[in-house]
Amino acid sequence: MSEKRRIIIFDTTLRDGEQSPGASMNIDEKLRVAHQLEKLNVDVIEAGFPIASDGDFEAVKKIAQTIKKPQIAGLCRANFKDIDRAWEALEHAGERGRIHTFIATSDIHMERKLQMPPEKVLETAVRAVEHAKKYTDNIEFSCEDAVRTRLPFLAQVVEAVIDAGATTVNIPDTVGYAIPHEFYEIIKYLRDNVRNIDRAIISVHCHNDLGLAVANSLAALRAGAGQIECTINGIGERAGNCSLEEVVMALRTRHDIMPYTTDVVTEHIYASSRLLSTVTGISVQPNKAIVGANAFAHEAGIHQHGVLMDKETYEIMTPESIGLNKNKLVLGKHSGRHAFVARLKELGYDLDKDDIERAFVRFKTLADAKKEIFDEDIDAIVADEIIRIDERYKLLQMNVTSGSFAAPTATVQMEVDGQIRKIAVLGAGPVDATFKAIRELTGSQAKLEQYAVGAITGGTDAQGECTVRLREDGREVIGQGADEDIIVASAKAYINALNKMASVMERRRVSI
Ligand SMILES: CC(=O)SCCNC(=O)CCNC(=O)[C@H](O)C(C)(C)COP(=O)(O)OP(=O)(O)OC[C@H]1O[C@@H](n2cnc3c(N)ncnc32)[C@H](O)[C@@H]1OP(=O)(O)O
Ligand SMILES: CC(C)C(=O)C(=O)O
Ligand SMILES: [Mg+2]
Repeated sequence: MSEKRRIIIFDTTLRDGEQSPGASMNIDEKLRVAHQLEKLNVDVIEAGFPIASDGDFEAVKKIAQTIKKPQIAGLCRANFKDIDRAWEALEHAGERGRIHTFIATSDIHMERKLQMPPEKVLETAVRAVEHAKKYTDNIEFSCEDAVRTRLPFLAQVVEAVIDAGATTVNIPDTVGYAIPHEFYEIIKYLRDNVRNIDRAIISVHCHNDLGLAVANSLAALRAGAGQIECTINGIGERAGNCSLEEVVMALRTRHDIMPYTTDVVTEHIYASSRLLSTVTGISVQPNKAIVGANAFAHEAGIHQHGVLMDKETYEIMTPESIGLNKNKLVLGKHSGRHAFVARLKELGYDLDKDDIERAFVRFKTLADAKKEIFDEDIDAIVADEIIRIDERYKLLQMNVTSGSFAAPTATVQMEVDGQIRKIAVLGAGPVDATFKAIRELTGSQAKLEQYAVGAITGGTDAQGECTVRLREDGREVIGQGADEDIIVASAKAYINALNKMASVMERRRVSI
């Protein structure tokens, strides 16, 4: 396919997107999103609806003053008051300021909502565009509810507003009612029946009530539309608008059969999605196309195997193309040996076949009980099941003094790599003194992440059970120890964890 047609990306996250319940943003938040949209390199940012509130007016004005590259649009009804207020905010963007005015053209909207006859709507539309023309040549006009508008009337309005000076005519599917082939026919009808259609860019603005906003937008391109209106994460009225990331990535990924390009820097898509979620508090569903947490994640063994052999077996675009580092092989109960071994290798373990099999059995048992298996779980499986823990460190004897008067002191004797060592250390309490003594005797640098004490049975003669979690060089191990004396149990747990850590590190050193 030779010539590609450049499609204008009109982002309305800050206007239609903001109309989603709960998505209202203050001035600073809108400005942050606008900066990100500029990085993304969209062509037009619809910054708000200036007559809506003083806050929105200020936000549009600030964005018009600050953002330097994209055009800045502001929405206004088809009346002079709205248009004047919109321009007051937009004029700061100079020639990049776009007045976007609209009125509904469908019978139901005209009769029931506006209570205006069609002739009055036509006249109002033309007068609005003529009024906007006093300020700028950059005028977009939208026929609200175009999809449910009688086509001859739609064509009449479009032709009249272009004559009045509109440079972009927008055909919204306001209620997300269209089906792709039908929407294609609507745009084609306008191309074929509006005398001056070549003097304006045809824009489309699709809502997602039937989940067809992206499909309808793509169908419209085929019929000659030159601008797509869309939002980050597809936010917007009700079920949302055409999602920017989906439509742009569809064009990029299927450039083989769609002769269109955009200037969007797709590598900023993921960051834009995250920023918007953070700012609005509206999170993205995990299975959302392109930016959902699972969009580049694989849990099923057969898929993981395929992806390990060649990513393209199950990935039609690269995570890098939207700004993600890499895909994710999630280990869970559907995973197979290929992915499990790959993760073991990533973690630095080079196990033989039998060890892998034993670890895999243990992994599946754990995966049945747990939704996701993390690296720490694998370390624990390997440390507990596979690696014979050489007892580098053994506790021989210990004595601790503490109380309300005596300074807590631990005297500990250990065997470290076959040598007998002994030390006495002061601490903040008996456990602290004991752990300090063990650290000094072993020279360990591992960080104590967690220390927990519990009783195995009830009563004052109960066995005390302690758990110690240590971290070193990104590895975590858990040690356990039990004794009637809780301080001795603590020492045993600490030494058990140190032995596991030493084994894990040794195994890692050998396999690297
Ligand atoms: C499809 C869309 O997304 S359209 C954009 C929707 N976005 C918004 O509505 C967000 C911002 N809106 C607002 O802040 C307010 O609705 C305002 C400031 C615009 C108007 O507020 P109010 O004056 O209190 O009117 P209200 O919202 O209750 O009713 C809308 C009025 O605008 C009229 N109207 C609706 N669309 C248009 C239009 N395109 N052109 C001219 N008048 C219109 C209605 O007929 C109604 O008029 P009436 O007050 O004479 O009965
Ligand atoms: C104002 C217009 C463009 C709109 O948002 C719609 O019709 O959905
Ligand atoms: Mg809309």
